[in-house]
Amino acid sequence: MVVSDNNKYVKLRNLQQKFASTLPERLNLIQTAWLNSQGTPDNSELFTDLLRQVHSLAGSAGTFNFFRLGDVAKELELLLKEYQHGSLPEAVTTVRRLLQQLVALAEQGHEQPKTELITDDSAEIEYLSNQQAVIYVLEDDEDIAAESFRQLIHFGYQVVTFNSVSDFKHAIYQQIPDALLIDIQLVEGEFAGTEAVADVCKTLQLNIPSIFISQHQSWQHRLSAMRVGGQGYITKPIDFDQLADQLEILTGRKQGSRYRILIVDDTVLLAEHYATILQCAGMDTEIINDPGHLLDVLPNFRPDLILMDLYMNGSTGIEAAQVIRQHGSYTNLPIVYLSTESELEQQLNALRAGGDDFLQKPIDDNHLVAAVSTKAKRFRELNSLMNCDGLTGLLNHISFKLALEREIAQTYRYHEGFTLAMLDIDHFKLVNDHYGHLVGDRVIKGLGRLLSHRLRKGDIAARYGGEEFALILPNTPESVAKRLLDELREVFAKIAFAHAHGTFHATFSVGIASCPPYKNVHSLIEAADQALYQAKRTGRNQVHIAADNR
Ligand SMILES: Nc1nc2c(ncn2[C@@H]2O[C@H](COP(=O)(O)OP(=O)(O)OP(=O)(O)O)[C@@H](O)[C@H]2O)c(=O)[nH]1
Repeated sequence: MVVSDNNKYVKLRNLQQKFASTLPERLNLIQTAWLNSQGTPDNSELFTDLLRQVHSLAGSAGTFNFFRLGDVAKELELLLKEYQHGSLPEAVTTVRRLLQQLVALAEQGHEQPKTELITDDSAEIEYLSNQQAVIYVLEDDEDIAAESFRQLIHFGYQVVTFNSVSDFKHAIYQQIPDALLIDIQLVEGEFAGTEAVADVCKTLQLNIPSIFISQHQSWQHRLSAMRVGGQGYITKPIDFDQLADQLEILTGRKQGSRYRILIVDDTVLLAEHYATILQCAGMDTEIINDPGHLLDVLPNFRPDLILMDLYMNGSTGIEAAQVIRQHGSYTNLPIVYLSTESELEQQLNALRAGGDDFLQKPIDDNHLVAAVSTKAKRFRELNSLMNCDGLTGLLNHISFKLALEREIAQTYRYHEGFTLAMLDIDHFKLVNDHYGHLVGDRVIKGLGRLLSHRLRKGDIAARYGGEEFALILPNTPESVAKRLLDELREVFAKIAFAHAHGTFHATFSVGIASCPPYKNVHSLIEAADQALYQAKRTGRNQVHIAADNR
């Protein structure tokens, strides 16, 4: 969930206080380094260390609202660099003056922030929650209300039904749901549903995403729904598949939609500050203070973007970017440098080495959020075009095979097993033959939606081929996987798919095999396929375990 405003300000204030409390010692170290290195600026390790400390101060002070202190540190850094390349007559006096200024500014404390961080809605960033979306249903027909409840919980929504306008209003003033499903005509009146929504939106001064249901096709009814901000209009009998599609758009739910940002910065407080800002805008973050850990973290965290400091202990951001780019799987991953480096030539060098953008420290929080989210969004979109199946949005065949290969390699490296499940819709040819290909496609899409909503965050789901799906379930023994798939199978069998003359239900069969003992993609898929064949042969709509074949 998005970090709440209160939480965010407490976190940012704590980081600012921590930074302020470290200032006296940092300035002390800088003073000492300056005194010790004076006289040997050209070859002294101490001088390099002094420069690094001043550079780090210049880069972090502004972020914690010590703007003037940051400017003076930057001035000092530039002067020291010039001094390093040739003694300047008044340099010593100027350095001394700047050091005194730094101490005085540190004592004065932080300044007022230049801009307020825009969070949540106003930032217009897609920050999507993995939590269950809450749907309020206002419907006085008991059967339709019960069926709506049953169908929507299959897709992982939390559903609350009301059969009277007064109960509905009472509840909405207690807790605002993520979306509404409202029958226009109720016992209270022909337009009681739209009037109820109009009332609550006026009182609460906000628009709640709404879909209206009606038995009327009339212009008047559609208009009444549109006028109270209804984004969907569905006529009875309800096509729940169509409804699920619309709710998905309205509640902005898609699997794993929060952007994942990896922050690489050896200044711990700064990294935490950026993480807090990005979390407030609805992104997930992971911090690495030592670039040496990059290759361990990348495969598990699978970031949508790396925010990389340029000058770090151990290796520079440029070197780290080059190492990342050596790996075929990360050639497109956006790398954005964040540094105090203001020289254009240095910035261009960093970009030539495989970076995608250069942001200068200290950076305005809103600017950071906008730069990071637009790049992460573009990466996701391109990735999805290349790696995902167009109908279901799940991984496509090729990407799944690559993911499976990676998973097997990890299993034998870290000794953590996983289970592979192959799913195939039963008698799918008959579905196409009886109801047509378009309805068949909706069944495929429905199963895809169920899988993406019901699986855990670390699970991987793919459309393996036509009506066949594949799942990778990490750290899941066969017996647990079987139980999970039996549950999914039962839920899927209850979903009502609409055709021209009514509704029908579909089922699927599953074959599962675990790694270990299988050692490669071919033998593992072969084992799961054989188990699937057994499940089909012995009656369909069931789960079969490969080990039982042996
Ligand atoms: N609508 C639709 N149909 C597809 C798609 N991909 C494959 N199919 C059809 O799915 C059907 C699969 O049929 P089979 O593999 O013979 O399965 P079945 O014999 O009906 O059922 P089982 O024996 O239970 O697996 C074929 O008729 C394919 O044309 C697709 O993307 N959309």
